[in-house]
Amino acid sequence: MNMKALYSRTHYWLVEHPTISQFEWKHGNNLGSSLLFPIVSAFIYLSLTLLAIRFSLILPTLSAATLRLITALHSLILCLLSLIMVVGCSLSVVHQMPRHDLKWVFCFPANHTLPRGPLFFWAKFFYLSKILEFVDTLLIILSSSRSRRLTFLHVYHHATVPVICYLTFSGANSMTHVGVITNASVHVIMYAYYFLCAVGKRPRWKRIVTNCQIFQFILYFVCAVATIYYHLTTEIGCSGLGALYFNMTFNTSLLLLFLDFHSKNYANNITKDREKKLLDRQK
Ligand SMILES: CC(C)(COP(=O)(O)OP(=O)(O)OC[C@H]1O[C@@H](n2cnc3c(N)ncnc32)[C@H](O)[C@@H]1OP(=O)(O)O)[C@@H](O)C(=O)NCCC(=O)NCCSC(=O)CC(=O)O
Repeated sequence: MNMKALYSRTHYWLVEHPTISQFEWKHGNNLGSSLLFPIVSAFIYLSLTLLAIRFSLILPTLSAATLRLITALHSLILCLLSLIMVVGCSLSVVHQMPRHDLKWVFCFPANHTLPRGPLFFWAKFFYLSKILEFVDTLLIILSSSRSRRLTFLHVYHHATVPVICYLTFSGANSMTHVGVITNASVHVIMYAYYFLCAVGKRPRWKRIVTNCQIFQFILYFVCAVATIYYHLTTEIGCSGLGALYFNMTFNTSLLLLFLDFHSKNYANNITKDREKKLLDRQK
């Protein structure tokens, strides 16, 4: 198959297919389309996490090999799904962007934008994939490194992201695609890292993964400034500004937690020694 045929086939399956191109975020009509869904999901997630920590002894015990296999499979699936989301959402942006209107990339016209079409299909897909990411927490709880890895950062991130996604995407926020493409790109790298760890090939580029995560928050702020600028300087303004301010606050909290993670994990020699020992053990 030549490149052109590959492109048009990919474009059909990720943009033009009727399920994708005719997608519409109807409130309360399809899975996850009401605020109750992410709120109940977060509540169930937090309750089960607390119960699993409290009663970890009665959880099924899996052999280390089985746990590694499940962890590797789960990470591989999320890595591939993230890649599909990056490609699908990027192609959708190009497809939906009005001609000669680069401003649209940062500013969907307020009151004229409905959450529908391929871009919002991928936003919805991304949002639902956050529920699948809850499995990460279960895998951490079942692992031997639970005490180190079950952190406030992890649980806070996993519990709140579906709510943030719902609030941002359902209101046709102008930064929807920026959030989906940057976060899904980072997750391709992050789940590839996790996959390699699970199959016993711990990469040496852990710090790069954290740096990419930090970079995504900074990039989001830069793009948000462009959206706010267009909102203030155009007559119609941009769609979903309320959710944008909310998201910026949430991203600030994550940025601070990740900077803290970075300083604790990479700035001292104790951690470097631990990493080296783990790498040496796998050789
Ligand atoms: C490099 C990081 C991605 C992860 O750092 P950590 O120190 O937590 O990770 P680590 O080096 O110990 O990871 C290796 C261990 O994870 C296991 N592992 C593999 N796949 C996994 C999965 N899908 N879920 C949970 N654990 C998994 C491996 O088997 C291995 O276990 P063992 O060591 O036992 O062999 C970091 O940048 C980071 O994100 N830290 C915050 C912690 C976190 O929970 N991040 C993800 C959610 S936040 C997020 O996702 C932000 C974003 O959106 O970008």
